Amino acid sequence: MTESDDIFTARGSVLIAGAIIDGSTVDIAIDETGTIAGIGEGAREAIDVDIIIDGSERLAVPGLVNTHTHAAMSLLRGYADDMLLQDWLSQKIWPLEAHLSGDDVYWGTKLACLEMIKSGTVAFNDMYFFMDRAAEAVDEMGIRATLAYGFIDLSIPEKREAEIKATESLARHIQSLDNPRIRTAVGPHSVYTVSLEGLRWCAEFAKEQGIGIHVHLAETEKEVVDCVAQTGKRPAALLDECGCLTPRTVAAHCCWLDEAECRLLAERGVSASHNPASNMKLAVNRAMPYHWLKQAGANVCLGTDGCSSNNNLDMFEEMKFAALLQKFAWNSPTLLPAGEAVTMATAAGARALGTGPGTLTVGAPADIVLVDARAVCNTPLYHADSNLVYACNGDAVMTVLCQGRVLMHERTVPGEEEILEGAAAAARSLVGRARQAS
Ligand SMILES: O=c1[nH]cnc2c1ncn2[C@@H]1O[C@H](CO)[C@@H](O)[C@H]1O
Ligand SMILES: [Zn+2]
Repeated sequence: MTESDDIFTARGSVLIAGAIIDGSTVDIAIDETGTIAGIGEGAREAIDVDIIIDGSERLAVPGLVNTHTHAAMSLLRGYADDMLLQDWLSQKIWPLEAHLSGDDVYWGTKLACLEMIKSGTVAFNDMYFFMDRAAEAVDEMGIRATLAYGFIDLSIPEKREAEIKATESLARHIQSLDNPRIRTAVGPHSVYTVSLEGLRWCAEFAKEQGIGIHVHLAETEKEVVDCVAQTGKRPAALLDECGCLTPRTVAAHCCWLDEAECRLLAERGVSASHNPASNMKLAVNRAMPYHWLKQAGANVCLGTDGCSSNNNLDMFEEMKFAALLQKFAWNSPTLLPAGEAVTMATAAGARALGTGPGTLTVGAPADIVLVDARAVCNTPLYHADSNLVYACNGDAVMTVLCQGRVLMHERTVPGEEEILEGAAAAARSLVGRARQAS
């Protein structure tokens, strides 16, 4: 057994020796339950050390939280680019997704988890199909996820019944797994794909089950204009009327919110997930009004969206896109400084998903990322937040722990080769099946 195998399979308490936090070199102690038991002075004494990880020349940061993904769309990376959102979905993505299988979702989610771990993400909020197979992948990979079945009824009653059954069955399945890292949420896709009855059912079910809601909101101007024309209400007001805006709701995009909607989201305790790369790529033509959301006191977190509108799951890049897009779009170089971008990707994301404080503090789950302080992107290192947001990408991540378990060490993730092969084969087979059918 090599040393790295030891680290991946060993169970027990962990000491990260001599990592850098806020410019100081400290030890981090993690107990057998995967909780941070001590940081700095006296940390070593807080546990009987089973496993030691050398943290020297490593910046310790909280694990990143990706609050809006369609993980298995990793199989569609580069399949259709440079298109208008509506055309992209209706002409390319949905026709291909019609041929998706559970195996595709399993391999696509494995690939996505691999990519997330390699770029320092420990938890994600996913909306897609065949989510029991996504859960299998997440379970094997050791990270956290909130999994929602993408509820799309297109106002067809029979379809609604099928979506209700799928949502209920996923909730039962996730419960039966009894894995504290994996949770479920209800996933009404958007106001333009789900009927009012569907939205109301989603809200009721979420309330009854005590689970979250994951929805796309105000992504395009067309969504807002159509919604007002059809219902007399803007999308956020419509979701609110149906009961979908709750403290456990994550609303993705939020580009075309007006000021009153920003206040509404804040009042309801909704988390707004900023997805800057996807928004720029699909040219939705307006950046999330971060300043209004912030002023209103809303929880603003960060997400990559799916791999075919990004085209990766690197939350370091996403932090930079967020900080740059906000400055550019709202003509303010002081908007969304580096420290806030890091908070969006960590504490705000953890709050959105309820996975802990998202900080490196005693009592928090040991979701810890060690970044190479000697990498080119960290030289020189005046302010860690600045380097992390503006200079680094996920390649600088060396070691990742989730709930105290080592998922990557010195850039090795167990099983990487098999995942790459399995995912590539699944992508080939999916596209092949779609071609044959057309
Ligand atoms: O940016 C987006 N806007 C709207 N829908 C999207 C976006 N990205 C992916 N999907 C679609 O949402 C469904 C997941 O349940 C999938 O059909 C996926 O292709
Ligand atoms: Zn999306």
